[in-house]
Amino acid sequence: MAKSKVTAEEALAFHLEPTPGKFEIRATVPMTTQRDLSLAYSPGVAVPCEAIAESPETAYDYTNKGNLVAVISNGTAVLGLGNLGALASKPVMEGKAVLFKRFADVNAIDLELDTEDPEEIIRAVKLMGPTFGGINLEDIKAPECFIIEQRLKEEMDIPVFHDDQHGTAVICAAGLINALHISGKKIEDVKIVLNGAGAAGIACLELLKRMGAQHDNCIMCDTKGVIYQGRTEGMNQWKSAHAAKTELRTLEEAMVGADVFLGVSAKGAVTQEMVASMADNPVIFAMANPDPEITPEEAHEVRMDAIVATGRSDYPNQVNNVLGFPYLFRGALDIHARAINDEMKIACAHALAELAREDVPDEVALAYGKALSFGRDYIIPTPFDPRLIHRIPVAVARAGMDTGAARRPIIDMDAYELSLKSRMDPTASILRSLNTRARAAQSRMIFAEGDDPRVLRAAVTYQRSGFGKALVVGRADDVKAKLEAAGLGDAVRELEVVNAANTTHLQAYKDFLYERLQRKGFDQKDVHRLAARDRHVFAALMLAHGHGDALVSGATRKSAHVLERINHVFDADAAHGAAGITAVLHKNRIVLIGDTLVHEWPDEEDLADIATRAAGVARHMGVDPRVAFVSFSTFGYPVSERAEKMHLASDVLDQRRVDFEYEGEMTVDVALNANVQKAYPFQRLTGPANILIVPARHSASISVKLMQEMAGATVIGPILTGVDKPIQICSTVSTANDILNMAVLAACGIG
Ligand SMILES: NC(=O)C1=CN([C@@H]2O[C@H](COP(=O)(O)OP(=O)(O)OC[C@H]3O[C@@H](n4cnc5c(N)ncnc54)[C@H](OP(=O)(O)O)[C@@H]3O)[C@@H](O)[C@H]2O)C=CC1
Ligand SMILES: CC(=O)C(=O)O
Ligand SMILES: [Mg+2]
Repeated sequence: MAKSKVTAEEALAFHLEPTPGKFEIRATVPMTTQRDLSLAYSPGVAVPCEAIAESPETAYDYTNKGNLVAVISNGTAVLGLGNLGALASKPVMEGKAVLFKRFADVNAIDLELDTEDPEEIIRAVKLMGPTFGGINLEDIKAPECFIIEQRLKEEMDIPVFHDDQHGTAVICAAGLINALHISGKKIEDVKIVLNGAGAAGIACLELLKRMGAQHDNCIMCDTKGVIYQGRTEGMNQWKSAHAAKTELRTLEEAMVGADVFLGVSAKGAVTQEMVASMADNPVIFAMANPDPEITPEEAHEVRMDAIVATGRSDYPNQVNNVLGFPYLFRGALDIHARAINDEMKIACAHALAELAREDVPDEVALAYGKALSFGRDYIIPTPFDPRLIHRIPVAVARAGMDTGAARRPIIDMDAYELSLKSRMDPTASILRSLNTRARAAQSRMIFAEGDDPRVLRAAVTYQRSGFGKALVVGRADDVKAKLEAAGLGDAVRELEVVNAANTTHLQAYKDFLYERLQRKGFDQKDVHRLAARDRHVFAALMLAHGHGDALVSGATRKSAHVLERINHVFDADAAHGAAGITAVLHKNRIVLIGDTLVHEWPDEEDLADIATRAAGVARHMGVDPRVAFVSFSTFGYPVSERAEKMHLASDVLDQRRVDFEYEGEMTVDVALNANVQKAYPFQRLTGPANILIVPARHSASISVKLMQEMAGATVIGPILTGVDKPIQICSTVSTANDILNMAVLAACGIG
C-alpha cells in the first residue's frame, strides 16, 4: 500500500520555506579576517591560478572541480510531464543537486539551458567543462539526448552521463536481477515488454541485452505501439536497433504471456487486463514519474503473484535512478575518471542487487517505519540505506580502474572504503580503530537482553564479524524464534544461550550476591529472585565470575534502572569513581563530555576523577586528551561560588601529576576556540580542548542534547568508565548497530 502521499500544498510549502528553492552555497574556508581575504582572493589566489596554468591536473587539488557536478537540462522531458521548458525543470534539477549532496557528498549545481537545439547545448556544456569534474544530463528528451551525450562524451575529458538513460538502466537492471531471482527465471529466457522508447527505454533495453536478455524475446513499444521491423512512423535510428521481427502491433498484444513489463512511458499506460494476461509471477516495473504506468494496488488486484516496482518513494520497491547517480559519480570523481563506462554501470547494478539480498540495518527500518528483508516487496535497496555510500562507489571505482577510465587510480581500497564511510558518518574512523582493537581482544561478550531482536542481531554480527564469542542471556526457544523471525535462523547454533536454568554456577552467583546485599535489606529470597530472574543482574554475575569478559545491556530498560541493577554486583557508582563519558562528533571534530551518567553534582575531587576517566576514553579513541573544566566564568571572572570547584579541580590534577593537558575554569568558547584562547596567554592547553568536564549532570545532559538537536551532532555514549570490568549501557532507542558499537567499546576494555 502507498503511504505518506504528499499534497500539492505541502509540495509548494516545502519549496518555498525556509528560503525559496532547495539549496544554497557555503564557504569551506574561514572568511573572517583580512588575512583570510588575502588568501582566498587577491593576492593569495594568484598562486593556485599560476600552478593550475602550469599543471592543469592540479585543478583537482586547488579548486572544487574534483567534487563538482553540473546537472544540465533543457526541460524537454521533465519526469513524465513532458516538455515544460528550461525554467520549469529547475525544481527537478535542484532536487537532483541536493540528492547528490545528501547521498554521496557530491557538490552539484543545476544549470537550465533555454534551448532545444542540440548544437547549442553541446557548445554550452563543452565550454563550461573546465569548471566541473562531471556532467549529469537530465530530462532532455530523446532522440536529441542521444546526439548530445554522444558528442559530449567524444569531446570532453570528464564523465558525461545522461542519468535518464544510464542511471535508470542500471537501477532497472539491479531490480530485475533480484526480481528474476525471486521468480526463478533467467534473463536469457524471459519475454520482456518495454513501453517508452525514449531516453530511459532505449538505455534500459540496451543494458539488459548486454546482460543476457535475448533480442528476439524483447518487444519495445512507444506511442504508436510495437516497434517492429519495417515500421516507418515515428521511428529513429535508436528505435530501429530494437525493432522486433513480429506480428504483434499493440502493447496489449505484446503483454500476453510476457514475463517482464518495464514502463518508462507515462501515467496509466498499462491496464489491469494487460497485467492479467502476463505469465506466472510477472515482473512489473512501472517506472514513469511522478505517476506510474499502473499502480501496485491495481496490478495486485488482478495478479497477486506479480512483483511490482515503481519510481516513487511511497511504494515498496522504488526503482529510481536516485540509487545510482550519486554513487556512480562518487566513484567516478574519486578516480578522476575520464568517463563512466559500461563496466562501471554493470558493476553498480550488481553491487546494488547484492546489497538488497543482505540483512538490512535497523537505520533503514527506522527511516521506513518497518523492517525489510529480501523478497517480493524488497528487491532493491532503499535510498536511505547507509551502506550504499561505501559499497557502490567502491565497485564503480574498481571497475573504472580495471578498464582504464581512471586518471588517478586508488591504491588502498580499504582506506577508500573507510573514507567513504566517514564522509557520511563521522563515527566511522573512530569506530574502525576500535573495531580493530576489539577483534584483537576476542572478548566473550555477554549480551544481557537476549529477549530483544535488536540485541540478538547485534550479537550475531558481533560473532560473525570476528570480534569474539557472543553469550546471550535468554531462553533458548525464545532466542530461536526471534532469530528466525529476523531471518537469522541459521545463527541459532552459533550463539551460546545462557540462563539461570542452564548454568551450573547459579549457587555461586547467589552466594556472591548475598554477600554483597545482606546488609542492604535483601534476604535470600530477594537474592534468588535477582540472580535467577533479573537478566541484568544475572549477566553482571556472569561477568563478575569471569564467565564472560565484557557486558552490554540497556536496550530494553532505562539506563538508570540497568545501572542500579548492575550496582548490586559491581561498584558502578559515583562513590567508587565510575563516570559516564559521551563523545560528541560534529564538523570533523570530536569532543568528549563528562560526566553524563553517574555523578549528579561532583565536587572538585570527583571532577578530577572524571577528567582522568575521560582522558582514558579519549586515548582509547585515538585522541590525545586536552581537558577543559568548563563553567560560565573564565579564570575567576565573574566571581562565583558555583564556579569555584571547576577551578579547584585543576588544582587537584596539579597535585596528582597526571599525564594529560588540563586547564580551567573557562567558558566553552575559550575551551574550544584557539583564537579566543590567545586572550589568555598563560593558559596551558596547547590547542582547543577535546574534553569538556562540566559542573553537573544536568549541564552535561543539556550540552549533549543541545548539540544533537540544534547542530545535528552525532553522539556516542554515554560510555561507562571506572568500573572493575568493561560494562556498557546502550539506550532504549538503540539500533542493532548502536548495540554492536557499544559491545565493541566494551570489548576494547573501556570500562
Ligand atoms: N524511475 C526512474 O528512475 C526514471 C523514470 N523515468 C520516467 O520514464 C519516462 C520517460 O522518460 P524519458 O525516457 O526521459 O522521456 P523521453 O521523452 O525521452 O521518452 C519518452 C518515451 O515514452 C514514449 N511514450 C510516452 N507516452 C507513452 C504512452 N502513453 N505509451 C507508450 N509510450 C509512450 C514516447 O513515445 P514516442 O517516441 O512515440 O513519443 C517516448 O518514446 C518518464 O515518465 C520518466 O519520469 C525516466 C528516468 C528515470
Ligand atoms: C527519476 C527521473 O530521473 C525521471 O523520472 O526523469
Ligand atoms: Mg530524469
